[in-house]
Amino acid sequence: MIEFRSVSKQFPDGTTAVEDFSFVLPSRKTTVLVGSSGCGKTTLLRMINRMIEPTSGQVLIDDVDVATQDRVKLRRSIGYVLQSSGLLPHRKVVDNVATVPVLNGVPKAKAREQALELLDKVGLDRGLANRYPRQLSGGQQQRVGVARALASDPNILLMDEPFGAVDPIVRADLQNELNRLQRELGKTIVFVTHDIEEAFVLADQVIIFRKGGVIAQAGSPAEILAAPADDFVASFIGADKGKRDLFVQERPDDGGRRLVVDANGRAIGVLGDGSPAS
Ligand SMILES: Nc1ncnc2c1ncn2[C@@H]1O[C@H](COP(=O)(O)OP(=O)(O)OP(=O)(O)O)[C@@H](O)[C@H]1O
Repeated sequence: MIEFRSVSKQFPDGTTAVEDFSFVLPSRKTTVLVGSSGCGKTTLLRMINRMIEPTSGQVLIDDVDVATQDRVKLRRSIGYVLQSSGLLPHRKVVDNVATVPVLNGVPKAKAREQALELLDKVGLDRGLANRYPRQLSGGQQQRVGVARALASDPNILLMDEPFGAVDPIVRADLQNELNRLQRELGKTIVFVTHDIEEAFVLADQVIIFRKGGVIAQAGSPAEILAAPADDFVASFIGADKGKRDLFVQERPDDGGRRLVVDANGRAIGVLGDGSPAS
């Protein structure tokens, strides 16, 4: 569980990015922070692994204030995936994935073997292991970024617009893959995006922000779709423009699968993982 307690952040130039933000993000669930540019999403995300320190308030992981943790250890114990994959250009894919385990003292040969298993896990051919990042497509690089973030088997995965720079088809693939991985691994994922469609596909819980880290609405995709809190949220999710005629409903009884229904409440399918229906 990650808890923000009255967290504020003011940068030295006077910009207030977040003001008095309090919220609990449940363990083993995917929480998606969504909102337009500059509303403070990245600032909140980076306060979890202490890349940014709050001006006031606390961030707690399982009731322990991160400010009391060793910064380097904390950072290595939390997976982090960025929009630009952040891979080291002069290291092969396999060594990029093995970086953190090696820093943590895992023998190189063992770390490389684990790295190959992680490539399998994120759907990458092991044949790519000896390539350099520039020899991969954008989507492949993001998969390597996810493998690298998982390499130290973190409980928490922070993802900052990780699929923002790839084309829509690859992006949908990556989203399905992340949902599949999450069903398998059950990490506590905090995912930042400005794309509400992406938020609804990935999230157990969505937090929609106004500027200054102020929550406009928080809830499951089904709750938000069924009852937007106000005009801002309705407009943000497109409900006011008649753009959306499909809705997602949680199904409590079947392991968290999500049902897609039309505007009349008729079920038209289940959100899948991208594999063909049998
Ligand atoms: N180092 C900094 N110094 C000054 N202001 C900053 C700094 N970092 C971020 N900000 C400001 O804080 C506010 C929140 O920024 P943040 O990056 O958290 O927003 P965001 O919601 O993640 O936006 P985006 O979707 O564009 O990444 C913005 O007004 C931004 O300009």
